[in-house]
Amino acid sequence: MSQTADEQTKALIAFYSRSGVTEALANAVAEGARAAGAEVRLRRAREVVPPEVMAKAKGWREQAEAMNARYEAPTEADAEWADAIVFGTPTRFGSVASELKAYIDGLGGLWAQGKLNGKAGSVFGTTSTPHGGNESTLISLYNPMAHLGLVIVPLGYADPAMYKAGTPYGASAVSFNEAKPPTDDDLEVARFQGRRVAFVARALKAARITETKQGQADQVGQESRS
Ligand SMILES: Cc1cc2nc3c(=O)[nH]c(=O)nc-3n(C[C@H](O)[C@H](O)[C@H](O)COP(=O)(O)O)c2cc1C
Repeated sequence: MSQTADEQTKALIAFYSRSGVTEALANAVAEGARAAGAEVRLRRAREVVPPEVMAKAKGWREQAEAMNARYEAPTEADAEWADAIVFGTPTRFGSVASELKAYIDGLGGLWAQGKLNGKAGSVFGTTSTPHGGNESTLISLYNPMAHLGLVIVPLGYADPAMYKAGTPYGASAVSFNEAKPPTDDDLEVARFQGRRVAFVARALKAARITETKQGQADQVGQESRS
């Protein structure tokens, strides 16, 4: 479907990744969103711990620097710009990584102004082990998404890819403690997530544009009658 520049769906994919597994899913979500006609901003949340803490984990600093060269940090302006906001996180003890949570917590100003109300929201994540908390991590992010006023877009079993991988709550991958990349089936689910969230965001945006135009039409009607 052709869209004017003004009407083109805009998707922000804000993720954290330390060893590249969540990054790979983020790129597949982006691919799906672009295939559905969306303009995409891929952003990596930055570290929140001091360099001496990063130095304790082998390769952390080097990998962070490499990824930071590829992706800008997500900003408040990115969230305001987007019609769809998709969060991606590796599991941290069954919940969201503090680096991504710090970005989300920084959206309080937009929340206070109601600026994120009605945008589409979705989430994907990775764990080290198959039952290490993928689903609990994804669902834990539904809480802040609800507070922000996002219209949460789950995956259900709305695509054949869902019968092979992923979760109904969002795309997932298991890295088996060695940064094993997502499987082709994991990536297919992530691409589906990108397409689906772009589709929902476009529908929500079209409804808002129609509503606004209708409001303007009503106003003009009232003015001409008065
Ligand atoms: C502090 C910390 C806590 C973690 N907690 C869990 C966990 O609860 N369950 C799990 O399966 N993996 C856990 N992991 C592993 C990562 O979530 C997993 O390796 C992830 O796939 C890495 O993604 P990335 O390559 O995008 O950084 C933890 C890792 C760290 C550093």
